Amino acid sequence: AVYDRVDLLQEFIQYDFVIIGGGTAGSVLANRLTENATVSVLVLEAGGNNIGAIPTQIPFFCTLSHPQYDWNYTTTPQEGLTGREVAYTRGFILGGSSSVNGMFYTRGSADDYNRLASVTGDSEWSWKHVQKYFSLNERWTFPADHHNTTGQYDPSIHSLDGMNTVSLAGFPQSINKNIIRASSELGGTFQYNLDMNSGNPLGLGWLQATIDGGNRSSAATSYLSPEFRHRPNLHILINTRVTRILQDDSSIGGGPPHLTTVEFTQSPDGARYQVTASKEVLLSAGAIGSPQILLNSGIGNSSYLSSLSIAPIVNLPSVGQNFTDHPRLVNNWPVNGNHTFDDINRNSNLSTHLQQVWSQFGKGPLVDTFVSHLLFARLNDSLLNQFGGDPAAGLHTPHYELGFSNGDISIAPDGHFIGITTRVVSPLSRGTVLLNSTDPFTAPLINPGLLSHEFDLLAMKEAVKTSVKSLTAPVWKEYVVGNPDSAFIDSEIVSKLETAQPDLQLEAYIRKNTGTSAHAVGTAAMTGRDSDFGVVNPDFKVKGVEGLRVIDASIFPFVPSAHTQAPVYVVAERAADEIKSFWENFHIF
Ligand SMILES: Cc1cc2nc3c(=O)[nH]c(=O)nc-3n(C[C@H](O)[C@H](O)[C@H](O)COP(=O)(O)OP(=O)(O)OC[C@H]3O[C@@H](n4cnc5c(N)ncnc54)[C@H](O)[C@@H]3O)c2cc1C
Repeated sequence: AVYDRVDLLQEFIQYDFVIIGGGTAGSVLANRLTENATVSVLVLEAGGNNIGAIPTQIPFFCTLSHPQYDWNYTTTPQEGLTGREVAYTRGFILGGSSSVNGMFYTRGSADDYNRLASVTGDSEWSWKHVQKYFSLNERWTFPADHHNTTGQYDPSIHSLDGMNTVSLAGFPQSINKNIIRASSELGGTFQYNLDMNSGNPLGLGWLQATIDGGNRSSAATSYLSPEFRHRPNLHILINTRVTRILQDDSSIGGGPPHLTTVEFTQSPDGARYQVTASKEVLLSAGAIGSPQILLNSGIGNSSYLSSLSIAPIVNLPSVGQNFTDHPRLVNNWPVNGNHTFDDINRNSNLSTHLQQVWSQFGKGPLVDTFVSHLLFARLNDSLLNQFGGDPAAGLHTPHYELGFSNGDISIAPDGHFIGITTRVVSPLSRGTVLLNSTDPFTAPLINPGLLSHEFDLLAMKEAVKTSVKSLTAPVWKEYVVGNPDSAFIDSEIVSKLETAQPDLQLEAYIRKNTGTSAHAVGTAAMTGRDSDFGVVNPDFKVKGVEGLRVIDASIFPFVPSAHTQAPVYVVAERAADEIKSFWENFHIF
């Protein structure tokens, strides 16, 4: 059951597992571990209940901000972005970021998983081996409008009986035909890819999304749906912030530290409570929350922790390092025509009407996210050679992505647009998550280091140039207004440059307008057992510690070349398997 007050938990209950964070990974773990009725689980979640959070259910409203379901973080000033601080959304609600994300369902390339297998020395991470976890997670279904989807995806690579619903778009956008036509007119980089989730994402194809008949399918709506959250062996305490994980007294002074006691509270000045897991603590607070909790608990770089007067328990300098994200830029071109979605978010009457259509009939433009097609592409070899090699996981792995939208998601006051969101998906920039204060209610210092590496700027430039090229296809001639190149002629930027240099203008435009994809990973990286870098071993156990695993987006040593929810689901499904087989040896499970 879901409780919102600690006093409602029965005091005598002992939990086998305590899960910190009821987000994407935490919800999977809560579900899988309580499949066995004799195993008890407590989930501690900082945010509130997803049930009744209507704006999160309506797919198109992922284009709006929802401060009540957000941690409302801001980055540190980003040097690569002209010193700007940018908003950094994280889900503050059951289901975590899967309850507020854009719902894109992209698995990444086969190379991404094969590289993870090679970095961790664990072949179970290979593309071939993780297929079973994609299947456990995915429940493919028909789109909201039940249109004929033949030729829009490859049924042979999808699962019909997993937990989390995935579908194609359920509302036809007016630009769809043109995008597919442009793909055949241009060929090459724009070549049609029937299904980008086959392990080879390169090319242009239809977006798949975690949407179920026009409703968001999140970790909370699937893995914590009412039938699961009412299991008697699963307790979920919401509105509850974990402050630290404590070392058990019995392990002080001998052997590896044992950390199975969790300290938590329901308000900044309120009482601090403790709960001890009789088996393990599973830390799933996400790529920002997990390193913050580890550092506050004394797990991190010992000298850094001592400088903050936190008693170090284990010296793990990689905690909070290696922060990796996909930089994202929203580009728009004015179009001849008004069949775009631009009016929805700026016209409240239209928005109200469409919400009624959505709730009564499950139809209309609100049933989808904002992108209809994606393109994944690589830089050419001569550009890669400038950087002494290829940062992508392999030859079928993209460096950048384009997402096509039938409107401007940044909500321009007027006009109609085609939008192309560009992202660098094999970045070389790295950042950090460090403490701003030892007060767990103070946001950490979030520095994704966006565009801090020259490679990422180069890849973003290529991505923007490819967007321009995509609009030079003959099919767009009457639709896109003016010269596609002109979208980047920003008079403020041009006036600062002494001479008109298109490349410098483009760089300035990129640095001025780029932000985050919110695909944070890497801050508690998984590496091989003997590696001198990393925070967790391939079995998710924190190095040098007993009783504690980290299971969420933090564990990726490299960011997959994909929107990160599907990879996180795979991580959590695999971790659940790993935990079950470990405890089977002790006749539990
Ligand atoms: C705005 C946005 C758009 C995105 N779009 C996409 C997309 O379209 N497709 C895609 O594949 N991916 C997308 N992502 C990324 C994807 O959603 C995340 O990578 C993934 O959900 C992360 O899962 P997680 O389990 O690591 O963390 P989360 O799902 O964020 O879960 C962490 C949970 O821990 C809780 N928590 C944190 N600290 C504490 C604490 N101290 N005490 C108690 N609880 C705590 C949080 O409230 C949260 O519920 C997006 C993310 C965001 C934020």
